[in-house]
Amino acid sequence: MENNNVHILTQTPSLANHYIAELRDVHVHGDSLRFRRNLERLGELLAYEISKTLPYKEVPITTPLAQTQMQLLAEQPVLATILRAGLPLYQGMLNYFDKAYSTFVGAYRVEEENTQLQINMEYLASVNLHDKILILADPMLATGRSLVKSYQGMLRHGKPLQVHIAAAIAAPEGLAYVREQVPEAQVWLGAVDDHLNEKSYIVPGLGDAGDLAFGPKI
Ligand SMILES: O=P(O)(O)OC[C@H]1O[C@H](OP(=O)(O)OP(=O)(O)O)[C@H](O)[C@@H]1O
Ligand SMILES: O=c1cc[nH]c(=O)[nH]1
Ligand SMILES: [Mg+2]
Repeated sequence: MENNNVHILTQTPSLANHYIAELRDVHVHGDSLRFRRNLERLGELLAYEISKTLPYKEVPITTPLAQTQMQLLAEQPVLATILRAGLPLYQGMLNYFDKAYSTFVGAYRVEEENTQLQINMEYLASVNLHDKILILADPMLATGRSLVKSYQGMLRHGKPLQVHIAAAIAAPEGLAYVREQVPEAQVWLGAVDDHLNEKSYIVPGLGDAGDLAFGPKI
């Protein structure tokens, strides 16, 4: 699952394949609860994989019978996500990193005829990111513009020590753009797909993650 700072869950078949298969499947798409829960489960799996690479320290623990030592996280990461499609993936990460602080960005793609895709970023609420371990989760890494713009906005709130970017599905074009713009990031993905279509949707992808999770945006 390792490749030059890019880690891909489906490179080794696992239960993650089942969650991603259901996320893609038009026959399951009517069930928005299941769609959100599958994104959440992927967030949990990605959080667990990331947790294996974080710094740990020895902490004394008292059981009813004795004292023992355990390796626990040296510090909590900060979890960040992009509204609105990012919420279920973020919730999965928060289920596992349950003491983490959070940063939220409101950003969305504006698709207009005959113009380049624009990203509107209208909201950013962040904790201090200086020297923190930042995990930025957004399910779809299509052109990568939303992630990069959001990350650049977050830098106003401090330069993190480590950056992890997590997505359910990426397009090769977006992955290349993120790696070029944020070379310091470790990238954690469910799957890498084939290409972007003329509307910058990931193919085969799953469609519009925000609409499938929360209803068609008007
Ligand atoms: O890599 P990009 O080309 O920037 O596309 C990815 C973005 O598209 C989706 O959000 P969208 O703009 O559809 O907003 P939504 O969450 O409100 O549906 C997704 O959650 C990403 O943030
Ligand atoms: O394929 C895509 C691309 C961007 N956003 C989505 O929800 N899906
Ligand atoms: Mg959307």
